[in-house]
Amino acid sequence: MQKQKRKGPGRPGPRPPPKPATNHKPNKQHNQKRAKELSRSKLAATEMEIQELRAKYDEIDANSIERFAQFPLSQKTQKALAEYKYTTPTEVQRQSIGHALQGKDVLGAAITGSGKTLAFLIPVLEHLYMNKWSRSDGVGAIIISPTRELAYQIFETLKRIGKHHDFSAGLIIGGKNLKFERTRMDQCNILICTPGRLLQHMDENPLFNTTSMEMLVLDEADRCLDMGFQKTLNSIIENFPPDRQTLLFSATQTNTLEDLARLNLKDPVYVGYGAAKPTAAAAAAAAAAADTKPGTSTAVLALPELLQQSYVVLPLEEKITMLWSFIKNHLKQKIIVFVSSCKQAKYLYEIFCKLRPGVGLLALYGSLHQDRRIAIYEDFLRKSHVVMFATDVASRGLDFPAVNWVLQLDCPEDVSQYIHRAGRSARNKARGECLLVLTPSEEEHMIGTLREQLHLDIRCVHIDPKKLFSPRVKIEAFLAQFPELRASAQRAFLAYLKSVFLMRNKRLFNVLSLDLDAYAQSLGLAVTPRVPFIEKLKWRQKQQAAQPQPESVPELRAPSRRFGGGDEEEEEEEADDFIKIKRRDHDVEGAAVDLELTLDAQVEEPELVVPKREKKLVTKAALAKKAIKKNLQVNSKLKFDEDGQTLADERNQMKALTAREQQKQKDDDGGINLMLSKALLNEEDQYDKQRFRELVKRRHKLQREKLRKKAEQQQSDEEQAEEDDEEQQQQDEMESESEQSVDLSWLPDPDKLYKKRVNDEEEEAEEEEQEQEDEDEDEPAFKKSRITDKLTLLDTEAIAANLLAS
Ligand SMILES: Nc1ncnc2c1ncn2[C@@H]1O[C@H](COP(=O)(O)OP(=O)(O)OP(=O)(O)O)[C@@H](O)[C@H]1O
Repeated sequence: MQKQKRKGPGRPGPRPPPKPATNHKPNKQHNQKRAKELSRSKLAATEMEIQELRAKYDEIDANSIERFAQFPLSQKTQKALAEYKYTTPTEVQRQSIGHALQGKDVLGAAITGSGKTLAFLIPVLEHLYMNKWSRSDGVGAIIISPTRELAYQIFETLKRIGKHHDFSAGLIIGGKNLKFERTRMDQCNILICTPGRLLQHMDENPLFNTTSMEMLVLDEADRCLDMGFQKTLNSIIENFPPDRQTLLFSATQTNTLEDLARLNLKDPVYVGYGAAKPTAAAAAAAAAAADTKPGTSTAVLALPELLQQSYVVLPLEEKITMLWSFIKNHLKQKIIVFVSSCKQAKYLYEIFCKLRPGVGLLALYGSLHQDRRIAIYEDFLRKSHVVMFATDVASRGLDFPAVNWVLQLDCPEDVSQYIHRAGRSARNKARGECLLVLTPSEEEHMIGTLREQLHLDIRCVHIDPKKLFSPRVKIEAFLAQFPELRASAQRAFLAYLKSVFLMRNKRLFNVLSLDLDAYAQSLGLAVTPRVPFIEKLKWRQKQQAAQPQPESVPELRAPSRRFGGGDEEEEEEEADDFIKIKRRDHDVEGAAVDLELTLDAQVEEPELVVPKREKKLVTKAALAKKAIKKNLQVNSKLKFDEDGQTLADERNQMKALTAREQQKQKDDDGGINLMLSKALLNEEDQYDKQRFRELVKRRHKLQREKLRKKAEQQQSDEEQAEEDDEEQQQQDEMESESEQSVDLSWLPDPDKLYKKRVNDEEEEAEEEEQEQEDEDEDEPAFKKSRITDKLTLLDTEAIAANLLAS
């Protein structure tokens, strides 16, 4: 009988007897009923809460509010605020949240780092809550930000303070999966997006509609409304329902009537503007006074109190030395270095990484992949001792904690750009410092404007030359070693000049005042790259000077462009054509630029002049043609034999010959001689075939030789092996024989005996030798048997006798 296997502990035992069947139905029904009751009571509670809150809206008095709990906010929002230790509202929050809750349009302006994000996120959440918004209701609020990182930051803040609400939110920014966004967008209640991506979805996504949308927020509103995004934003706004609530926030707020009209604002509340609303006349006056954009005025032009500001004046070519020395002297600090273009940020990052300053380095700019940008943003957020080279993508809204220094290496375009860059430091009542680097030609205008508009007492810093360390020699060495770094330096050089060239404010940015050679050398470039647009500009100026001046001075359309800031701008940086500008809203036709002329001058189309070339441009193709004509051999290859003698390259000779013949023919009849070309090609073909055959033959010969040698080697190995085998066999036989036979060792050695007989003399010598050896070894009197090499009985007796005697 077979033994039954015992069941292991893990194995299931016999099934327990089935429980008597119970009727689940009453329980289920009971649960459903209970759930319904619960949800009904929940709804009733929510309804009651909403009623109570709404009743309090009219009583909100911003001046008496000291804590968030005093605002009529939902339990869910209050709970999240308390969890993240937001107990006391900042000034802008105190002043704006009440109005926003009441459903008014708000224009909020407050210094950088003063908490504007919460000032609009809280009303957004409350609005949807009060209107009992659910997932199925679609998009209720849209928040637009000019940069992707800022949109991401707002999204993260929303996730925190909206964590107890049931709304869904989506981040819609460029560089992400469009398909994924497309399928999810219609399910989102709150969308946080950049203008370009939002418009793309509006145009391409049939599932996306904004008819239900009730709230629009523009963060960094002045940037969203400025020329860079003008057309995109106009198209977006067209798709929104007109009866929505709109909130605009920025540290440098717009209040031009034109912008307000575009947004269809209804009697907006101004927060952070003082008591008086700007009238049309005031707005016009402010616009006239504005330095950069006619028709714009900024409401708040202030910087945090704890921000220390200073500036330094340096020639352009000294900037890298100054930056290197600055970083070396501030290794234990968190620093942002602002430059004008992506290519500069990239090059500075690359070369400083090679130079190894002894502190972590990062670079954030628009042409990086989106995931990389977010990773760098988060890296900078986390680290406490780090230097980040950035373009203006990082200048607005980003809330990096504890930034010690903001270094504006390239002059900002205007006062608002200065404010936003500087505002990355000294946030939320923390301390910070800002250093502005100016070239001598920028100093007067920029400092004058800052003093005038910001009433700023900015101090000038003089750098001790002893504290400057120039990394130029090292940079030059790296550039010589790494061609890709050299190319990057060239791109940075051109990108900076392009940025200066395209700036609107020609009084501040004068590309002709720059010493290009010195600047190129400071970047480590041995040869100054050609700058076609500056050459063209100079040529045009020359042309203008030669032409007789018309009576009325035409306004010369200066190439103008805002730099930095939005992603859309940054992505354009990739264009290699330095004259061609994709953006249609910018006038960069490039008419002659007279730096003395003001923009207020009368507008008149300049006469179209067809430029006559003074000198024919020398192209690479032309140079190549010249070389062919002269019969120069470009890139000829020299081969050397083992003795160091040059080998004639038959192919090159052949080419030269055919080229010469072709040339001869060309000289004869001009144009292309098809017959001759065909014949030459055939000839070349024959030559190639011949060469190929030879090569194949040579290879076969070599192979044969190799095989022969291998076979010989194999044969000799086999012979050797055979011999070895024979020897081994013989030895084995001998051994086996000796093992099987009787011990005959006592017999005299026949060889020796035979030898003795054959050669007595030899034996004598051997004996002598043996005697000698014996003497040397100092052997005792007894000796081993010569025949058997063993001690005989006699010998043993002799030993014993010797021992006894001694
Ligand atoms: N009521 C508050 N209490 C404490 N901290 C706050 C409060 N409100 C905001 N903050 C913090 O202040 C910091 C700056 O906030 P935020 O980024 O919203 O400033 P901002 O005004 O939008 O700045 P910017 O003008 O640069 O965009 C953030 O770290 C935020 O968490």
